[in-house]
Order: sequence, then structure tokens, then C-alpha cells
Amino acid sequence: MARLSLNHVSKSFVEKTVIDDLSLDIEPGQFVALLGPSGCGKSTILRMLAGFESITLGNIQHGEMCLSSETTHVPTEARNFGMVFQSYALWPHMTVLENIGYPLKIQKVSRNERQQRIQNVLDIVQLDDFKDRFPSQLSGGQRQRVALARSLITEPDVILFDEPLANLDRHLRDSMEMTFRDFHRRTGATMVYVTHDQAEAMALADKIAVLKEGQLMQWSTPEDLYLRPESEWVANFIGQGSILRSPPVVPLQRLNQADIEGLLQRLDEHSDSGRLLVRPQHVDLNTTSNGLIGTVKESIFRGERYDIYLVLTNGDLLHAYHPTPLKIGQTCQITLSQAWTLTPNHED
Ligand SMILES: Nc1ncnc2c1ncn2[C@@H]1O[C@H](COP(=O)(O)OP(=O)(O)OP(=O)(O)O)[C@@H](O)[C@H]1O
Repeated sequence: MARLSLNHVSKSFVEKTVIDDLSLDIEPGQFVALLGPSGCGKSTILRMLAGFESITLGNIQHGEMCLSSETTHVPTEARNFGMVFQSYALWPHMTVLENIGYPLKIQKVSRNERQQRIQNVLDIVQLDDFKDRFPSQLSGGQRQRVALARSLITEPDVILFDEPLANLDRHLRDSMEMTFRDFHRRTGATMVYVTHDQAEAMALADKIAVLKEGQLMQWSTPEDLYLRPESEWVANFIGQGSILRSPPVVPLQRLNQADIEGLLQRLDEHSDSGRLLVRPQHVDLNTTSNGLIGTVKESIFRGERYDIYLVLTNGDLLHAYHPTPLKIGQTCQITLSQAWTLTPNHED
């Protein structure tokens, strides 16, 4: 197994640059998610890794081998990468067993070896009982497991996934997330997974590349993305939270309650050069401590808790959790137990 690296990769279609100077170092066996809003270039990156697209600048390296550069282009079939798409792309007239074994048939692998390898991957995706069915006789989740098994049969070093759960309902997606985690543990293959669903990326990946308009905004573990976002844009994009205006702060610092109280004492209507990210679990309501006051704008039932949205005296919106509903228009005393400082977005 080898390291997969994108080095200063750019991709332009006609005049438009859709990937701009992207560098990522993917460790062997790592599960990486490419995450970002629609049109940010996730699928284009996957297509360049697969060899479906050439690259305009930079290079893609797999171990010692250059897969793509301005002058090199190793064809898709010579990369030994597995691929799984949201459409499953199964042959309707072939059984599960035939679908899975098809890549080996093309490679003219002997019947005996084929049978053994098919059995191995059937065990990994737990589809042994379904091997004689046709795709039309399977559920969406089972079809996706067939596609997983087929991607694995050629024993690829790297498997590329393009929104493989996008067509499944929420309940099935949750159980498929477990299947993917298990699949990754059992195979140890490097996986690159495109999604626009941050919860899915956080649940699955060891490391996430967050993209915006073809640019890498942050390349971090899920925990770091959530706890230590590097920009206001990423903080807004990842997880729940409010961005509050504050007096100037040193960016990318964790503030405790005492630090925040110090800042709030300096709060006035001109305090908008700093930014604080506050997660809802760090907002305590109806306390009597640091003098921040808000008026309840929304109180939304979420089963295990209420989502409360408050308007602060400077007009900022603050999201909090509360065990019971609060009245719209009610005034609350607020304590912030933790906050993360950010650099404001320049375009705002
Ligand atoms: N063959 C092409 N010719 C011209 N522009 C293209 C081509 N393929 C993609 N693009 C453009 O490149 C940009 C990135 O597209 P891409 O499909 O990679 O985004 P994405 O993040 O995967 O989006 P989505 O989540 O909606 O699938 C878009 O602006 C798209 O219109």
C-alpha cells in the first residue's frame, strides 16, 4: 500500500478554474472525505484520481508512480482503483454473484480463484444469503453492498466513492455508515469518499478535506474541524453553532468562561472586528452570571431537547439547547462557558 498525494493540482475547463492549487497527502489505509457544497469540485477531484479527467497543473502521485501531471496520464484501468457510485451501476441481468465476479472474468482469472475471491468479499459485505438474487430483488442498501463487494474484488489499493449513500433514506444511510466503517476496518484499503453531508463525513472519515469553490479551506480530522475550525466559513459550515461579533481577539484560541466575561465587559456597538464561535452545548440560559442578555426568538422541539434561538442586544443570533420550552419574547440571562475565536470572513 502506498501514499496517495495531490501536489498543487489545478483543473480548468475552458477558461474556468474549478480546482485551484490543491495539495493533499493521503496516508495508506486512510479514510478521507471530500466535503463541500454543491459545485465546489469534489467530483472533479475524484474523477482526476480515477483517471477520467486529465489535470491542468501539478501532479497526482501514488507511491513512486506519477498517475497524472501536465505530461503524464496513467489510464483508469492501469490504476487499480475501485469505484462505487450512488447509482450502484449493477448489471440487471446478472445475479449478485455474477455482478461481483464480473471484473475477475474480464481479467481472465481462473474459475477456482474467482470462486474463492467472490466468497471472501461476500463474507465482508455479509451478502452470502443473497448471492443468487438479481439486483431487482434487493433493497437499496443490499444493492450498495453488492457495489461495495464488486469494488473490492480486484483487491484495489484505493477505493473511490462518489456520494454512495445519496439515494438511500436516512435510516438506511445510518446503517450503511456502519457497513462502510466495518468495510474499511476489514479491508484496510485507502478510501476517498465524496459527500456534501457533513454528518456522514464526520462519522466515516479519519480526515476531511473541506472545499469551497475549488479551494481547500481546511484539511483536518473530524474532531479538529468541529473544535478548531480555521475560518468563519468552515465554522459556519461544520456542526451547529453561532458566530458572534466581539472586540478584537487573537484568532484560533479556545476561550474559557472568564476570558469571555472579560471580552463581554468591553462589548459595545463597535465590537465587530472579532468573531467568536459558540457551540449550543456551551450556552447556559437563565443563569445570573456574566451579564449577556438575549430574547427568545424561536423554541423548537427536537425530541431529546429544545433548540432555542435568542437575539442578543447587539442583534446577533445565538443558538442554545434547553431541556424545556421557552416562551417567545422571554428575556434570558446567558452564560457562555466556552468559545473559539475566528478571523472574520473578508468578503463579508
Ligand atoms: N466537463 C466539465 N466542463 C465544464 N465545467 C465542468 C465540467 N465538469 C464540472 N464542471 C464544473 O466544475 C465545477 C465543479 O463541479 P463538480 O461536479 O466537481 O462539483 P461537486 O462539488 O462534485 O458538485 P455536486 O455536489 O453538485 O456534485 C462546477 O462549477 C461544474 O459546473
